[in-house]
Amino acid sequence: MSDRKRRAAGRRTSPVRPPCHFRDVSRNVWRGSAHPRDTRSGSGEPYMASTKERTKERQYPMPPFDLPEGDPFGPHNLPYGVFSLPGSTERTVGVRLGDHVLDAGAAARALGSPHVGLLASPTLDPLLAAGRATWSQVRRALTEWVTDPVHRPTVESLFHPLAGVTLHLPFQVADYVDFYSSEHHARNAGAIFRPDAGDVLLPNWKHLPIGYHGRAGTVVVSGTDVVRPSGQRKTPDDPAPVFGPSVRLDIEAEVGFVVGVPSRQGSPVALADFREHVFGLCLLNDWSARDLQAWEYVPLGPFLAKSFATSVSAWITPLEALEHARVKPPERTHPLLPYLDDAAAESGGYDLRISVALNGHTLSDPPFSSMYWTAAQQLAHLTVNGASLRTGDLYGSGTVSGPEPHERGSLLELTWNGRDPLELPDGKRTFLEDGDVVTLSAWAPGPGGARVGLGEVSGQVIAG
Ligand SMILES: O=C(O)/C=C/C(=O)CC(=O)CC(=O)O
Ligand SMILES: [Ca+2]
Ligand SMILES: [Mg+2]
Repeated sequence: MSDRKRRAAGRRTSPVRPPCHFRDVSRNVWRGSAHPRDTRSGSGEPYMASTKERTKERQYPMPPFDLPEGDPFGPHNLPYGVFSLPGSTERTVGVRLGDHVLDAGAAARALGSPHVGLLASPTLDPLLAAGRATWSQVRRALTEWVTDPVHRPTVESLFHPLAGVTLHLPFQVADYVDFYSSEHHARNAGAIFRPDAGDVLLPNWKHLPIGYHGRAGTVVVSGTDVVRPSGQRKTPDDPAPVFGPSVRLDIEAEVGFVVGVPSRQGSPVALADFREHVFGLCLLNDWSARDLQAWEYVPLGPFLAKSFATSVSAWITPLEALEHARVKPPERTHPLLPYLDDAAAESGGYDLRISVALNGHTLSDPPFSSMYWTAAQQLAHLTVNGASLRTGDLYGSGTVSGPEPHERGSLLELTWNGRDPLELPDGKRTFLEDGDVVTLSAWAPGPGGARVGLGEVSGQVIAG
């Protein structure tokens, strides 16, 4: 039944919900076995469920509608991904609710939604390109589909347990850029790589968000194995470079921002337009071979040390789900040029709490709120020369490290370049070993004290 017909039918039957069927917002569960506006008889007469349907209804409460209180993937979140079912190669857009995924395209079709073209798609690309107003409409529609009991009989069978589906890279990555925007990380990296320099922070650092262009084609979805890269390395004491597998393979805990709406070449994107272009964010692990990096990256920056794999989470959280997580960035210690000056403009700071785990042991909890340069400033800088944006552009925040030792987002910092090994239950550890599994996870403050789960990005290192 279409939205229009359903509304008309709903009006014919009962415009007022009797109190026995209500949404208990505090517990985020539906009460009552069927909604009064259930008009499946089509005649206006009371609807009589068949035995089969009654059996189905007796299964209430059942996931995913009846989520436990405070579920970080409740209807306040609704991140987007792309999934396929077992035995099928067909990919389609899904929306996460609890530990289930809603086939959003099938739901749109079943409910006669005008958004079916955006959601019945093998990638998020059409939705990303659709722009802010449509993003809001689709989110409002999805919220209604998963919270209004009148839709329950239609959409319930379109949920699949997450454990049974395959999650894919949800959008085609266009260009990929990585920044270097945590002051704590930059100071630590400076102290490690340039111990004899006067100021560990390079002179440009407080004036522009430093970045480098990465390799879009090697961005992989969470769960993809990461092959240990080989390359050249040379320590200052080595007489000549040697070639072989990296012996200092590392992680970088980051947040990735996903561009939806393109921009015209020659037209910079202002700070205030951040929200018009950026759809949402994901978690990102910028795998880094520190030994290859140290030898190759002067003076042009990282090249092969970071281009072999970049992992992203399967779920893209729309910025609209993160309204309660918006924060002001740290105090600016240097005057900023007008295009970066966020004193009065969009700041783009977010309070995201990240966790870094190695083989199940938590190593650190980097706080994203401590990032000096924000996503809005990064986008303004990325385009200030007139470089255009494309749908699917991805940019990494840079390694997230807080001021405390337990808030560092890389093994480089956590072990001080291998000098101070970590004591883990399975032994001492400096850099990554074959077989290691690294998992970044995160959450953000949401409405009414709820958390917004940002999912996880995980990858296992395998021998090259
Ligand atoms: O300061 C350096 O010499 C090196 C820094 C990094 O490797 C960090 C990097 O790639 C960018 C980031 O993720 O912050
Ligand atoms: Ca990085
Ligand atoms: Mg590229």
